[in-house]
Amino acid sequence: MSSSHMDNIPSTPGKFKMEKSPYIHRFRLHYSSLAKLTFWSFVFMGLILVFFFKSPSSKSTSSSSSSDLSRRSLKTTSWGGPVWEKRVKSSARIRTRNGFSVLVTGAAGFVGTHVSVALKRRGDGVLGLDNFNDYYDPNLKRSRQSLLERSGIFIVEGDINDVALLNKLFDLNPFTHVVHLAAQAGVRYAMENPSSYVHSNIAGFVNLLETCKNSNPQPAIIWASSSSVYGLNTKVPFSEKDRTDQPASLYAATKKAGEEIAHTYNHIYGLSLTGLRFFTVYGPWGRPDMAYFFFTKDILRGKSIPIFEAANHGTVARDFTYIDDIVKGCLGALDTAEKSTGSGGKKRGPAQLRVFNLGNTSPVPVSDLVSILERLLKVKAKRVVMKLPRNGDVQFTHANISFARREFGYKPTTDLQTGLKKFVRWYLSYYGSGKKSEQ
Ligand SMILES: O=C(O)[C@H]1O[C@H](OP(=O)(O)OP(=O)(O)OC[C@H]2O[C@@H](n3ccc(=O)[nH]c3=O)[C@H](O)[C@@H]2O)[C@H](O)[C@@H](O)[C@@H]1O
Repeated sequence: MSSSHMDNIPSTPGKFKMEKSPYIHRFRLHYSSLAKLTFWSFVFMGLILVFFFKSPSSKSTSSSSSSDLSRRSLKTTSWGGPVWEKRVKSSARIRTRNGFSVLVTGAAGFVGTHVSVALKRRGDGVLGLDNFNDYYDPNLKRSRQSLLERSGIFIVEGDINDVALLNKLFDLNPFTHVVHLAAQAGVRYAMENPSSYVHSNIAGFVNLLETCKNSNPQPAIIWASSSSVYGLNTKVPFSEKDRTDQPASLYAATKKAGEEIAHTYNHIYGLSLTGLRFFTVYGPWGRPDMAYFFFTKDILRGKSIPIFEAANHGTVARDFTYIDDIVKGCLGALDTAEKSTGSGGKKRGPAQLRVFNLGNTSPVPVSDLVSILERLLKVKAKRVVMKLPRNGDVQFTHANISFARREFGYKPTTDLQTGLKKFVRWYLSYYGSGKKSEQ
């Protein structure tokens, strides 16, 4: 195994950091007999390892390099077999007349869980797909999985880069829609593990689109873009017509790339594609890497919390959007999505291509978010005001939602105070008041 081969692997999902083979350096040791003995021992061990990974009993994912990566990084469990296939089909089966059969990627994620439950509740068939990576506490993802299982939703464990797995899922079930929410999220983490963003948000998205364009029928795809594509724009509120060519983070750049990639697949293959620019989504079962979530945890533990402010004491604000409003937006987008026009890789006519803002239309300063949390938790926060770091954050976001309102009646109804109250209630029931540890 050469180092260039390792370098060729596209990316690293989650917190996984690819380690260079320990053998590489040892090859360069002096040619003493001891070194030669060591060399041949490693060759032998290497052969055993190769045999192990190629053997059918260790089959978990496809043989592509990116899925090898997933196997190493995520210990993906095996898929396939009659029982597994039965679960896949049963979960995806439509239960009402005119219902949909929907593949939800990132189903164990925050938005994915809520959207999956909502679809299932109204009678759509829902199959989840998630790689359960450890970007944040996988136990929380497992709890969400249990929640979905109780609603009769099966989550296939696997990565969107696993071509064989995706093909298998589409062979087993003719999905009418894909809600694609699997992604490497978080704006600041992109500086720590940039390749995970390329792996999930670009390579993974392309893989998914390849499978969708080849399938017959082609599904309509609704997928998560981000408010971060507006980057350093200063004109507010942000409209879909505004420029999106000055991203402030690699995360934003990969989401913007996704929008361009969507254009290409729509243009060449007739895939119906709808991108949703989510604005700082929060609520019960949320993501522990987000500020409102870890602020809550740290306030309860008496730890200080860093509150960012812009130059000259400028306010940093977000158009925080409650999860139930986002779910309504996702379903509205799904219900108004037109069918893809191609089949089996061939375009038959022009197809729908859309991008919508899904925000709350009322930005709140981060310091006000903290005041609301203090009142709800009845604990005073230890605030440490810090300069907005230059690691991907933008100063403010503010959505113009008139396009989504016009197209499918999107109308957010939950203000930050009300939404955080529901979050805090969930947080306390899930974690207790700070004693039960969470990662
Ligand atoms: O709208 C979006 O598209 C994005 O929303 C969030 O990104 P962000 O708005 O940065 O959310 P948080 O990381 O929770 O930060 C919220 C606010 O708190 C501030 N903050 C964050 C962290 C911190 O230690 N202190 C602090 O004041 C940030 O500057 C920001 O204004 C999500 O994390 C992204 O995945 C998502 O794509």
